[in-house]
Amino acid sequence: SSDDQAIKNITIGASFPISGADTTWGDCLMAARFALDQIKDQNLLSGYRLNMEWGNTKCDAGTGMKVLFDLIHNPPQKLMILGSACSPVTEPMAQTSREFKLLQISYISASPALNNRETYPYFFRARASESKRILPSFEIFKRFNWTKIAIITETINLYTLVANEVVKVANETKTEIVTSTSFDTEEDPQKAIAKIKESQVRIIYAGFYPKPGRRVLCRAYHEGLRPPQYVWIGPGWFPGPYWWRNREDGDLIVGNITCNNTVMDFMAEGYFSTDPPLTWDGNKTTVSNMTSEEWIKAYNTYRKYDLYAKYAGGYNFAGYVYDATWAVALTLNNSIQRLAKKKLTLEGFTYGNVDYLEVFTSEMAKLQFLGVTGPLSFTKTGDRIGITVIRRVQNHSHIVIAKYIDQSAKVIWDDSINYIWGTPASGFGIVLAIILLRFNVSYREDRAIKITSPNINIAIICGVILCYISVPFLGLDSNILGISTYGMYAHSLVCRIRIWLLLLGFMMGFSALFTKTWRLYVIFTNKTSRKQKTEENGDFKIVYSITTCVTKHPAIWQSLMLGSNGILLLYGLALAWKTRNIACDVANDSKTIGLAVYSVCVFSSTAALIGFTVTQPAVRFSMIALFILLSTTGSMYLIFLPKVWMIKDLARVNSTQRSNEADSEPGKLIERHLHHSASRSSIMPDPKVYKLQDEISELKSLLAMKCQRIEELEESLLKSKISTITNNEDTIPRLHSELVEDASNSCRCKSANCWKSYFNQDSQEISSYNNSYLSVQSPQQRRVSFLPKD
Ligand SMILES: NCCCC(=O)O
Repeated sequence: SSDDQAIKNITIGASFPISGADTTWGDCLMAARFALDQIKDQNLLSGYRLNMEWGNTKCDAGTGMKVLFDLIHNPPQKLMILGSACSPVTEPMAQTSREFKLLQISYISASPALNNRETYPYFFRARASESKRILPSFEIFKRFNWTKIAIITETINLYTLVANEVVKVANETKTEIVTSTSFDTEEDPQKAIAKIKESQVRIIYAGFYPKPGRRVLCRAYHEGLRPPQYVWIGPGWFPGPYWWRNREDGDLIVGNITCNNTVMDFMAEGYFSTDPPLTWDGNKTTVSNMTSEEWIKAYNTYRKYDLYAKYAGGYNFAGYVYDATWAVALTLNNSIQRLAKKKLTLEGFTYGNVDYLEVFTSEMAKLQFLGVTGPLSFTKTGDRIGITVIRRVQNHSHIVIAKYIDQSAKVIWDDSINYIWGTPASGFGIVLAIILLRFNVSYREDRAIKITSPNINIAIICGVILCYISVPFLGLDSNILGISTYGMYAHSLVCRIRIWLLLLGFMMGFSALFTKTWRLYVIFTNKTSRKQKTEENGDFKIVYSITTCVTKHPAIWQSLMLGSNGILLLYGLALAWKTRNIACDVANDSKTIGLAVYSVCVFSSTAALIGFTVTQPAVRFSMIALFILLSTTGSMYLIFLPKVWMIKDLARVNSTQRSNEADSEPGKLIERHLHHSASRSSIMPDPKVYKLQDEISELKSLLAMKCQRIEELEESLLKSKISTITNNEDTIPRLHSELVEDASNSCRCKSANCWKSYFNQDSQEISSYNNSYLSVQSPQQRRVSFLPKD
């Protein structure tokens, strides 16, 4: 069409490594094609169609040079060169392209050599130089108080030049570089590793490509330079999630040693990397009218159907290639008018013309736009100004732990805010637990609390407090302690404390709760084995699970933890089920246990799931801490709030009782309560319901007291005070068994009629027993032995 004829084609040359064992980075090519499509859609270069011709460098310098010569030699003329990826390829290419007065922009080459404006005057890059890793790395050293460092690098400019700069920064920051060593790309790094081992330095600043890096880690494993004693800080740009794993079939072979992927996974654990981010995490619209998030979605769809989808790889470079391609288009677009003033056009471009080069170079140097990898602008040496992220390998995943902002030279640690909330939250829980503890101690002589075993309650609250204390320990970054001998000791101590606190707290709390239920179960169901009764005064037994903080066998250790806790909970549930029908509500925690175990099961299985699946430490900590706090607080309130209410209820009942001391005989008391309920019912909107509710609640209170009374009688029997009444040895077991029978029957009574008949039949016997008992009680004991308490 006439429109098509009006559009002029302009072409750039590009190079990508889209084949090779470690460098099948077809995403670089696909991201450039995606960018060109969108540049066309947005009519950026109005009147022009921007085309791209490209070649495969295979990340090899020789092949890269051939690609460049082919691009230059074959028509049409290429206005700029986009590429390459690997620094050893980009360096010679950029030295050559300058001879043709061609501007070259690399999307990811990071060699510091490329900052040399004398050698590379027309070179730019969309990804920052490897030197930008240095300051963030020193921030890591500072944070963990690491003062002695070893350096190991592959002998390519990309890393040896960085090593020199590291030495300079170390001098300025009083960090000691104890040893600096290097190895050739294809060489077994045995000697270099031996040198580091000899230096006894355990912090290693590394620079290598993925393949030589794997050899280094394998050799280090065999030489005993293993994490967590040895810490590696290296490049983070490696494509793919598991760069440390062997790419070929079988084990990795390095000289006379081999490493399987389990060893490589182990060696990579804790590896620190410093590198620019994959994409920018802001939500502003970028140069292509998409937010980074929208861009990722759009690109993910595009790469699935692109012509070169089979070369997919190097996904983490895509954003940089995309932004570099936009930088080319924007520069060409912004140059049109300036060229016009010189009577030049884009379509009229010729190699060797300095006018074009001057305009292009100055326009690119001026560029400032928001790319999908963040705000993009260049330094005077054509380097990218931007952000560096600090990542750490945890459970085989790369976790962002901090961001380093170039302009402000500041590090924002990811944990600085998220970990802090755990301490005040658990502090608040501890205060509430102490309030309940005080309540429990203050009312320990009150029947409603006494019957719930105050000493056991104290154990439950202590368990709760231990669980709360474990939360700040979970959030404590033990790496802060450093890796000195003391630091390592403290590290291992923190590891143990955080596990043991939670485990002991959990075991203590639930064992105590279940001990109470077990006691109730024995009292009410096992009449013949009364000798097994556990005394209330602190003599209960808690069976602790024997677990140790073993890191070598986490699966076994975790199974032990889950198994022992699970068995404890199941046992508690079984007890709760067996005691569910015991109508002694004050002492019977079966419903509470059911609810507490349910909430703990739900919360802890969610927390365990999070522990296994979420790898981001701050999110992981926040979620786990939240679930610990929720289940601890929930269980505490389920157990203790009813007791607080009970105290209030009893206070009400007692005040009614005080008004008629003479009516303290149980039978009359029931009648009076019924009468009281009936008289109240006349003013209630739903008399029957209120009457029944009142009756139930008051009878329950009475029953509770009755249970307590039985306990007191048992105590006195066991203390042999009964022997002062009678010296006849046969009487003791008989009385004991009668009382047990009596206790079981009375606490099974659920209705007023049952109570009435029970008291009518037995009141005489009880009161005669009371009378004999009173004869050996102290005044205070005598006071509490009446029903109800005055
Ligand atoms: N960002 C590193 C890419 C590889 C290289 O510079 O050679």
